[in-house]
Amino acid sequence: MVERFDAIVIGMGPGGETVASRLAAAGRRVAVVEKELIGGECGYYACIPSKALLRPPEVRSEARGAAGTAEPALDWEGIRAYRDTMVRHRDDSRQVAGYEEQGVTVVKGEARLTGRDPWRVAAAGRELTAPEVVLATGSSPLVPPVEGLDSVEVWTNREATALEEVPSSVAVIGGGAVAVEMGQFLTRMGARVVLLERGGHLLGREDPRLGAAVAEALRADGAEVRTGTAVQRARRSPGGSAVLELDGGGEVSAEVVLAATGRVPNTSGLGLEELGVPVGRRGVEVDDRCRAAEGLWAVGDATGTALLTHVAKYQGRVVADNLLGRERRTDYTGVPRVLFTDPEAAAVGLTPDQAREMGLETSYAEIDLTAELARPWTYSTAPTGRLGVLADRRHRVLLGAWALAPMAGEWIHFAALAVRERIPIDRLTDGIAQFPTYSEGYLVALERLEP
Ligand SMILES: Cc1cc2nc3c(=O)[nH]c(=O)nc-3n(C[C@H](O)[C@H](O)[C@H](O)COP(=O)(O)OP(=O)(O)OC[C@H]3O[C@@H](n4cnc5c(N)ncnc54)[C@H](O)[C@@H]3O)c2cc1C
Ligand SMILES: NC(=O)c1ccc[n+]([C@@H]2O[C@H](COP(=O)([O-])OP(=O)(O)OC[C@H]3O[C@@H](n4cnc5c(N)ncnc54)[C@H](O)[C@@H]3O)[C@@H](O)[C@H]2O)c1
Repeated sequence: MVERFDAIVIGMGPGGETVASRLAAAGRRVAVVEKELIGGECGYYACIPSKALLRPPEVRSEARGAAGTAEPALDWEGIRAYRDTMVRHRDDSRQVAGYEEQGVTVVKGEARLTGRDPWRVAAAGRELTAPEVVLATGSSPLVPPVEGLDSVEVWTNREATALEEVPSSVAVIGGGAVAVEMGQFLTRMGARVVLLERGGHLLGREDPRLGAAVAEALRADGAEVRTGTAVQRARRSPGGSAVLELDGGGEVSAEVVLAATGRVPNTSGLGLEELGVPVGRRGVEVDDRCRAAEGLWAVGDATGTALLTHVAKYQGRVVADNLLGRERRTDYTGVPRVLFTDPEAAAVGLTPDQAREMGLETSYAEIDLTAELARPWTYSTAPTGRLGVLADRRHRVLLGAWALAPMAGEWIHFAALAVRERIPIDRLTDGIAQFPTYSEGYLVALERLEP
């Protein structure tokens, strides 16, 4: 029997959930198909557990800088138990029940497209059909093709965020978001950590100055950071630990290797190619309404746009609006990017190199927040913090900004709004920031820009 719906959502991470809940609230007949857990990678093996794990060591470090406070002790069992609570002990039965109460049909199984006009989906022995299908299948970790890596213990984000014990030593391959966040967590929990990034600096897509500042923060915690370092081969030592042979000589040995080298979109096995749906290297190819084909939509990591939960949710809102008759197009200007390290690393908009490639004439200013503001000193006895701003010199608008400072993930939103809305710099410098806050730094930095 073929079951008919208005829409079928495949994959129930943050992207799929956003679409499904909006369509259900608008009274559409919706079926969702999820092969693992409702909440997706983000809820169980990515954003949520990593942020829950990073917070206790951050509190300890903040207490060290707060005059007259005792240093809190870290209790691994307590931290691990809270992480498990935050990932709902990997039990999504309440989420399933919640959607069913809203009238959504929840199918647990791996979905495959079996026909089009209208779309047909097979999952868990059932056959579903709908005029609209939304692909929200996310991404999977990419383990680099290093010879011998299969002979040693390799973790991806899954094992790293679900860890039961902290290993004595970890060699992290990569120097991007996962490497930096999990590298800091593991270091602060007592592991000997080395980050091996093949590019010239950490956080390759960001301003190299932010990458350098993050490397300095990690080194201050005790991690070893090596850039321009590629792993050539891996082998298992007689004692069982992993030995990584590096390009240009040298070796690193560790109990565990963490592969933090990017992601691949979950598009294979969906039957897309067979049905003539274009899939690129980055993922499902979509237009500016997130449409991949007539009646077929895609959101989140599966599109390879920017692998961030807030982008998946934004695309989900765009698709839901289009499906509900409100035409809406995506605009990715000013998407904030935040690493929940201590201090937080936040960025938005263009880097100077990207602006130069676009032929823009720019002006850049950078300030040491501790030299300019009161807030870092009321916050900590040993404060740190930098803010960089990049402006379009001709149009006098902000193009980008980065910061490494406490709570930068919150106050980067000032710059995110300015970049997205092209607010003139003269309007921004006429603003009144609360004293004493980190946000005051924008006034100082923007006034330093060359006219
Ligand atoms: C360690 C780590 C930390 C991160 N931290 C952050 C953060 O702090 N902030 C942030 O913005 N981003 C963060 N990210 C990125 C974020 O996790 C992703 O961008 C986000 O999960 C993408 O959401 P999504 O809905 O596209 O896919 P996912 O969350 O990956 O969900 C996709 C779902 O589809 C299901 N699925 C796949 N194929 C099928 C199929 N054929 N049939 C049925 N179901 C299927 C999967 O089981 C999964 O549940 C982090 C990533 C990692 C690895
Ligand atoms: N706080 C957050 O928002 C957050 C946190 C974690 C992850 N994420 C998202 O998850 C995605 C995946 O994160 P990620 O860290 O796996 O990928 P990434 O793309 O951020 O970084 C991968 C890094 O690995 C390096 N690399 C690749 N192959 C290598 C090799 N063989 N040897 C050495 N270095 C190598 C790359 O140069 C790059 O710097 C990111 O794109 C990010 O958007 C977001």
